Amino acid sequence: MSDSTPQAPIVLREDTDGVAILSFNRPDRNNSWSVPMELEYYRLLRECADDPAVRVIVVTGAGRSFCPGMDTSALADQVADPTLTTEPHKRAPITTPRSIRKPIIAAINGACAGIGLIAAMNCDIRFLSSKAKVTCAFSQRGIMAEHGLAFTLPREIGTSRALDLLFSSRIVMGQEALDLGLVDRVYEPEELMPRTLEYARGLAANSSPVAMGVIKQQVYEALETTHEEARTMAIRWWYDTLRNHHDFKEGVTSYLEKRPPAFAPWDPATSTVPAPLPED
Ligand SMILES: C/C=C/C(=O)SCCNC(=O)CCNC(=O)[C@H](O)C(C)(C)COP(=O)(O)OP(=O)(O)OC[C@H]1O[C@@H](n2cnc3c(N)ncnc32)[C@H](O)[C@@H]1OP(=O)(O)O
Repeated sequence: MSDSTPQAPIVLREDTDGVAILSFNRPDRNNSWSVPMELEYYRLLRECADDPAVRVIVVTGAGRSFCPGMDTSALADQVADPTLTTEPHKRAPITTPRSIRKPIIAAINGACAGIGLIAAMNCDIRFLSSKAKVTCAFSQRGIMAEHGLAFTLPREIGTSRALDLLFSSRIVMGQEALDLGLVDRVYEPEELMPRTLEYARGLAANSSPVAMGVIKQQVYEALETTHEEARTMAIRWWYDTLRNHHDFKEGVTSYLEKRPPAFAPWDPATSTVPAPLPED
C-alpha cells in the first residue's frame, strides 16, 4: 500500500473563517483508505477539536474522489495472506467524528464507497456532488457491513432501504441519494465547495459554539436513550452549562439589539458531563 510523499500530507488541513477543511489526499490511489491516512485523519480531527479557532469542520477529498473505500491493493494483500490484519479494533473507533463536539460536514465531491461511505456517515451532515457515485460496495467484495455501518445506515435511511443498499451495493447518485436521506443536499460539482463553505461559515459566525457542541452530544446520546432521558439531559445541560454562559446572554441581547451575535470561543474540555439535577 503506497502513500503520498512526506511533502504531500495524506490529509490536508486548510482553515478559513472558523472552518477547518480536511481533505483526504492520496492522489496516486484515488484517495482510497489506508491506515496511515486514517491515523492522520483522526489526529487532525483531534487537533481541530482542541483548537478554539475552529468552530466547524468540513471533510472532503482532494482531486476528483472523496474516498472509494479501502485501498484495493490492501484488500488484495489480505486475500493473498488472510493472516494479515489491520486490526481495526485496536485503532481509534471510526465513530471518532461523532465524539467531537463541533459540527462536521462531509462534502462528498466524488467516488464514495466502503469505508469512505462509513466515514461520511460518521459526519453530522452530508452534501453531495451531483456527479459523485456512492456505494456500500461491501457485498460485492464479500465483506459484511463494516465498522458500525449496520448501526448508522438504518438509523439514517430506514432498515429496508439500508438492506437494499447493503445487499446490492448498487451505485446511488444525486437526487436518489437525497430522496433516500443518505445526504442532505446535492449541488453541481463546481457549486459543492462554495455552497458547503457558505453553510459552514454561517454556522461559525451565527451559531453559538457551546450550543452546537451540546446539541451534537445530546442528539447522538438520545439515539440510545428514552425520550424522557433526553428531556432530563436537556434540563441538566441548561442548569450546568448554558444558563450562565456568555453565549446565552449574547444570543438574546444581539437579537434584541438587531445586530449579529459575537459568540465566544468555547473549549469543549471545560464542560463534558452535566451535573445531576438538584434535589427538590
Ligand atoms: C474496511 C473497509 C473495507 C472497504 O472499504 S471494502 C470496499 C472497497 N472499495 C470498493 O470496492 C470500491 C471500488 N471502486 C468502485 O467500485 C468505483 O471506483 C466507484 C463506484 C466507487 C466509483 O466509480 P467511478 O467514479 O466511476 O471511478 P472509477 O473509474 O471506478 O475509479 C477511478 C480510479 O480509482 C481507482 N479506485 C477506485 N476504487 C479504488 C479503491 N478502493 N482503491 C484503490 N483504487 C481505487 C480505480 O481503479 C480507478 O483508477 P484508474 O483511473 O487508474 O483506472
